[in-house]
Amino acid sequence: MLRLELHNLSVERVGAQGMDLAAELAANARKLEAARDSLVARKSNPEEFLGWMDTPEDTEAVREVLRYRQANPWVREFVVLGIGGSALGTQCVHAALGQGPVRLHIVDNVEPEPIQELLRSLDPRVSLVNVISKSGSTAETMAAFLVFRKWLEDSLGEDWKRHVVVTTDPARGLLRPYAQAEGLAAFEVPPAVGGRYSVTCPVGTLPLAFAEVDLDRLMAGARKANELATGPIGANLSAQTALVNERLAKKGMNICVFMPYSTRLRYLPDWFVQLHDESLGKMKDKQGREVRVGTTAVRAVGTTDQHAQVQLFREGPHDKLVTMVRLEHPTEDLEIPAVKGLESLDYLFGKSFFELLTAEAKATAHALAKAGQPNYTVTLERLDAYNLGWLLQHLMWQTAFLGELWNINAFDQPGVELGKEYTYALMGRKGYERLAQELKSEGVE
Ligand SMILES: O=P(O)(O)OC[C@H]1O[C@H](O)[C@H](O)[C@@H](O)[C@@H]1O
Repeated sequence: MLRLELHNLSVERVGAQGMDLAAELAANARKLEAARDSLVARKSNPEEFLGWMDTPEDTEAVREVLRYRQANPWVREFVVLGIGGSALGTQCVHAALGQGPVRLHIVDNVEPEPIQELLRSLDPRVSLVNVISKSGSTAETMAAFLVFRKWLEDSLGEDWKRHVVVTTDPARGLLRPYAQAEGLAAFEVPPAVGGRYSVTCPVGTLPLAFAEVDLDRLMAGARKANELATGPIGANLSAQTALVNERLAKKGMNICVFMPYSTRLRYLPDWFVQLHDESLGKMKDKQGREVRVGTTAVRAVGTTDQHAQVQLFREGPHDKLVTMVRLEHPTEDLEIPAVKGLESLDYLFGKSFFELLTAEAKATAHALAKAGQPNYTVTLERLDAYNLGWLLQHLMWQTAFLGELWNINAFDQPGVELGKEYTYALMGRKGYERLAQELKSEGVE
């Protein structure tokens, strides 16, 4: 058992059959320091895709986003066209902290019915469409853009241009030159920032500015994570949780359950799944040798999934590490009233929902530990922009540390490319004729 308090973001308890973190930390301190120093040293090389360490420091980029938000008070409907890293961070923070009159819509699939339904529900005169693509070429996002652009032009004429804002790489892809040619407002995804690490650049900050999220606090929290992750290992939460994940993967815990005890954080696991799985599921190490590493992140939300997945987590195979996220204080609480005639529920009378939520999280963590199922809890003082910014950036660091420990590149995704190329071939894209033939000969058309 261990309990490790680190100000308001802490790791608690790695359960029964887990590990002795203090001993492992002592034994692995040099390795973790080397990983940290290597990451920091490589930061200035854009080829390394470590620009996400710097985005929380870029206060001018935040000011630019806020100026744009202020200059467009007419917006009532904000539509994000983006997928993967271009949508999940926004979705997560928006669900946790979004407020105000502007409604946010995210189009991250190409299923026609929901898109038709959204288009029918929107008034183009008060809609702003933010097409977000780092590469500037993702088929799903581009298809949605073609539809929304026409929808805007059909009802607004030349004024459609005022209703589109582009977020893309400063040089790559077709969106940047298109935005320039049409005179569209455009924001930059810094070249050294990959999609799943982009929530603190305009990919996330622009939509979140319209959702009235406190960007300055979000960035301050992310900077706090930077400070800890670049500091001594004894207070380096990200290095420590990475080590827990690495050690337990070695013991066969190949599934990494990510379980916040919060409905407001319900999309955090979705964001984490992409970050973790795309970064760390790799066939080759940095030297090009076949390794096949990675653990599979699984989404869960407490308490809801106590009644769906915890049975398996406790009694199924011991192939999991469960990470819980818990809040120390509610933003607003709700008292449970006493009701005459229901005295058998008196253990609830006068208690609060937050007390019950906390008790359930602690009870589940302990029940898992008792069954030999390793788990640890990251606690946040409360759910606000500062702590969420801190948590997101911490998880990016954790991923980067794990990449170092596994000696793999945590910033590319070569395994996703082939599926994209097959799609191009099946859709008849120019230049993909031979691939289409090959697919046909393999029975795919
Ligand atoms: O932002 P984009 O370039 O459109 O990319 C959107 C997403 O699609 C790709 O397939 C990658 O696997 C993801 O890492 C990326 O976040």
